[in-house]
Amino acid sequence: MTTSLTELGSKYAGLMFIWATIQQFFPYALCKRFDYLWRRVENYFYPYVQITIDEFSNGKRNEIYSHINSYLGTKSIKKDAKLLKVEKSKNSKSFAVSLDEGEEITDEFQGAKFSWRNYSVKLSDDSSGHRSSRSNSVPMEKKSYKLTFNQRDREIVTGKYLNHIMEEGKAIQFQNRKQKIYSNNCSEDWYWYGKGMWRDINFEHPATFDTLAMDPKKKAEIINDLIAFSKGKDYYSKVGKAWKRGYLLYGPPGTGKSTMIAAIANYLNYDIYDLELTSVKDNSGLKKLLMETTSKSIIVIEDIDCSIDLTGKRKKKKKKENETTSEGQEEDSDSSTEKEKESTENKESGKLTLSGLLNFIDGIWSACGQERIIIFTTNHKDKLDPALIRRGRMDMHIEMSYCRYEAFKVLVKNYLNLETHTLFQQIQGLLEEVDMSPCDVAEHLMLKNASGGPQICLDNLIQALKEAKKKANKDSKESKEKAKQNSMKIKKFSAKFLRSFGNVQKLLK
Ligand SMILES: Nc1ncnc2c1ncn2[C@@H]1O[C@H](COP(=O)(O)OP(=O)(O)OP(=O)(O)O)[C@@H](O)[C@H]1O
Ligand SMILES: [Mg+2]
Repeated sequence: MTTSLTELGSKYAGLMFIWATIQQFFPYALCKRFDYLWRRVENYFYPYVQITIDEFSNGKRNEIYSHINSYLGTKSIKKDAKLLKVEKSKNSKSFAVSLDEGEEITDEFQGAKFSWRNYSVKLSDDSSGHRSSRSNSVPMEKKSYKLTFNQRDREIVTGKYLNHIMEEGKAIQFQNRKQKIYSNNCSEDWYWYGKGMWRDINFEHPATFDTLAMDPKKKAEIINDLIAFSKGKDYYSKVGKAWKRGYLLYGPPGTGKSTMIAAIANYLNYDIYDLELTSVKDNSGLKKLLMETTSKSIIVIEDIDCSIDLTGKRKKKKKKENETTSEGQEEDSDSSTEKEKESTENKESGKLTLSGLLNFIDGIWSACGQERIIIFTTNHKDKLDPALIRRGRMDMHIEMSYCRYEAFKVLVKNYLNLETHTLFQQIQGLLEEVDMSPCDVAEHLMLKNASGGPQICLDNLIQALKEAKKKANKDSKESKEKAKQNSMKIKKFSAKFLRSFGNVQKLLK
């Protein structure tokens, strides 16, 4: 049915051309009448409509063409199309299959049937509206898709079907693309050469949730949260919230905060924007950076407590506010000068302020581009301004802690492919008593030379844990001793003070 449909269409176009030529020899009224009758006969015998989608439109690449290409490519594998093409571009991680020239496939959507055919017309150099980037020896061609469908399905096509193809095609292209990691920490010339504010390279970190060592319950909770977020488009629009989510990862060094970010990016297939706050000049620079990020991405600010002095400014401001209230109305007259001072202070001290960052996270502008995750990492959660990490900004606070037995089991499976061993019980006991980061545990589990086996690695780890335990005991003894000495000193000092106070009282009497 399908082949005949498109071929019939071409024959019909030829017939119409002949009719248009003949028409010139007949009176106008007669032609019009005949036209009307002809349309009715035509609709009865050939009720089909054809839409052509060219690869280029007005000299520009036609966005929908590439989406159709991806959509039909995946359809063609499942269906019985025989003439296929395979391409691989620099930015895609897998091969892209598409229909070869002249091949036709059918598709169904909401009960309507569609037929797609791929066309390609060779063009001479001068007849082409656009120049191909290929070499001169390769002839340029005009590629297009022809969609044929029954005219009763017109509304489905324009209302839903083409949108459906756009969405599906986009999703396929997104899955096939290579992940990127972007950095704003680039030289001035980079920006001036018109390359935007972000510089990117391919992101190829191997971390996954399977290789991440942490409490399995916590891990499952995070994965469920990510799934709910990535599927939450309708939910977010229903509750009137911008489609974004913030995670605060905190914990001592080497506990897997950066590894967790890589695992999240790999799990969701998102790009990463690694935002270096120290390279941002002011609040408007921050806004510009935000505007240049894409959807389905993670914006990361590592070591937020060290990036810039965001906490200090807020505290200063609070202090000033307190002073203002205590000193009463007198201060009102001075408040404008205080504000002026503050704004000049901000100007002088880098101009990136806490309120700028708060707006970046969930101001009105933060809703530009959808499906975005913001992650902060820190070693010192308590140093952060509460406003920065309140729920809604950082929705989930995830503690990355020292390595305990559950996390150890993941590491030992990754590094030594071991699930059980006689030494595990001893290690479990030590890990409950000693604080060692997963990074340090992993280092001991690495096979450093060919002759060393798992046994040696586990022995080394036990040795290291025992030493750490000894050191921790010694440290706690020392600190207890220090505390004892300090309290003795305080006691002595207060006794001395009381004695001299007593003497002064006696003298006064
Ligand atoms: N929870 C973990 N699971 C698996 N590997 C881990 C984990 N924690 C640390 N590692 C290993 O230790 C190395 C350092 O970890 P990572 O950089 O993620 O720590 P971090 O918490 O970001 O440290 P910092 O606070 O210093 O930035 C990683 O390369 C990884 O191999
Ligand atoms: Mg880190």
